[in-house]
This record gives sequence, structure tokens and C-alpha cells, in this order.
Amino acid sequence: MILELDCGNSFIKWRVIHVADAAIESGGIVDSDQALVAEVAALPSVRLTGCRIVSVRSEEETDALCALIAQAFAVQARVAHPAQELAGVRNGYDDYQRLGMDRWLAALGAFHLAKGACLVIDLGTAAKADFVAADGEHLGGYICPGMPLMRSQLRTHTRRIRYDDASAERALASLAPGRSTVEAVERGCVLMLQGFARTQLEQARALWGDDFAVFLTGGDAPLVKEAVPQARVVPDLVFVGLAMACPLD
Ligand SMILES: Nc1ncnc2c1ncn2[C@@H]1O[C@H](COP(=O)(O)OP(=O)(O)OP(=O)(O)O)[C@@H](O)[C@H]1O
Ligand SMILES: CC(C)(CO)[C@@H](O)C(=O)NCCC(=O)O
Ligand SMILES: [K+]
Repeated sequence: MILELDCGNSFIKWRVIHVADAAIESGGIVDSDQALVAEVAALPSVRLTGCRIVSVRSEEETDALCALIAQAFAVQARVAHPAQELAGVRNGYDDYQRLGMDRWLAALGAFHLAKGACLVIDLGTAAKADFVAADGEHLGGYICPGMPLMRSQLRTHTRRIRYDDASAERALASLAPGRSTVEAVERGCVLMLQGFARTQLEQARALWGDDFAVFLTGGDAPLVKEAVPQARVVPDLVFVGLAMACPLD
């Protein structure tokens, strides 16, 4: 079994999969390296033979995580690195090393699944969109604040926006105009995310007509799912790309 990690800016998503058939044994989401090791170590009858990682964190943080994993599970983690071209996809950045690895791997995964032009919308700490043409050319993309950043900017820079997580969750039962602060903020930010997604779809239509696939991923994908009914929701899209960039056997 191998351990797969997607280290985002706020959370680490992890999975343990079987090498032979890629069947998922277990998985989760944690907010620290220590919590990760604790959760994986607590799995009954799991013996890891390898590990692969994608990280958008600093090299120091990623190295520290690899060291921790080596110590806890006696495996040497493989870290995905930028590439100019992989699996028929050509990195569209002027400097290919600057493209976020989560975006690159999601683009690889999407093109692999779509076998044609595709739009990837990834809603995490940041909201990201990436475009890959039918010939595998990555055309670039967009980065905006995601739901957690929009919310916290409002809370930080205003005096009178204050509410707790439980009321935030309740507020999202509807998207009608808010009749309280929590409803107004939470629903407003969701509409921003949906607007982002719809605008990306318009861009893709202008480029490719109706001939493209849309993929939706990231922790906040459920918030825009209804606004983009044609999208395939693939929570593991980054892991699809990770397997392509770091084959282990
Ligand atoms: N079990 C969960 N734990 C934490 N966040 C969750 C969970 N399920 C959904 N979410 C939502 O996912 C969002 C974080 O998404 P994600 O995990 O994709 O971010 P990230 O990978 O840290 O960020 P980025 O990809 O931008 O670096 C949070 O805003 C939260 O609302
Ligand atoms: C945009 C984020 C922060 C999203 O996780 C990540 O992809 C990243 O750090 N990217 C580097 C900058 C870029 O992609 O242009
Ligand atoms: K991520």
C-alpha cells in the first residue's frame, strides 16, 4: 500500500491505496503534519511500501514532511516536480516552474480523463481555473481568493462582521438575499464563487464552442455544483495527476 498526499495551503488531503489496482483503502483531511502521521499510524493492518506527494508549500515545509514520513513509516516519499511537458500536456506558463503543482497535476488528470479540451475549476483556499486545449496545450488560467479567504478578509477588515462556524453552515441552506450578517456574507461569497465558475465556462465556450469537458474539484466544489450542472465533480483529480507524475511500483 502507498500513501498519497496533496498538501494544500490550509489542509493536507491523504489517501492510502493498493498499488496493484489503485483501490482506495482509506483517506482523510488533516490540518497539520502531526495529525497526518497520527491518523495514518492509527490505521489497522496498513504497511506502507511507498509515498508520493504534491505540495504547494515551501520546499522547507515539504522536506520536513518527507523527513517525518521517513521516520514514522520507513518510506522515502517521492515529490512531484514541475515539468514542461507530461502525458501529452504542455505547460502554458512563461516559466513552467512557477505554475502551482496542484494546478499542473489537476490539468494532467483532467486531460487524461477527458482525452480532449478541458476546463478545470478547483475551489480550495484559492479558487483556480485552468484551460487545456484538445491538442494538450495548457493555455493558462486564473487564481482568485476562495471561500475561506473571502470570508476571512471580510471578518478581518470590518468591525461588525462576526459570526461562528455553526451559523455559517446553517446560512447556506438557501441562497436567498440574507436577512442577517451571517447569511449576507456566506451567501454573497458563494455567489462570488458561482460567478467565477460561470465566467470560466463562458471563456471555455468562447474558445471551444460546446466541445470541452468541465471538471470541478477542491473542498468547496459542492458549493458551485448546481451552478455548473455539466461539470464532472472529481474530488480526487489532483491525485489522478499525481499518479501520472510519480508512478510507483
Ligand atoms: N472535511 C473538510 N475539512 C476541511 N475543509 C473542508 C472539508 N470538506 C470541505 N471543506 C472545504 O474545503 C475548503 C478547502 O479546500 P481544499 O482542501 O481544496 O483547500 P486547500 O487544498 O488547502 O487549498 P488550495 O488547494 O487552494 O491550496 C474549505 O473552505 C472547506 O470549506
Ligand atoms: C494558487 C495556489 C496557491 C493554489 O493552491 C497554488 O497553485 C500556487 O501556489 N501556485 C503558484 C502560483 C501560480 O500557480 O501561478
Ligand atoms: K489543493
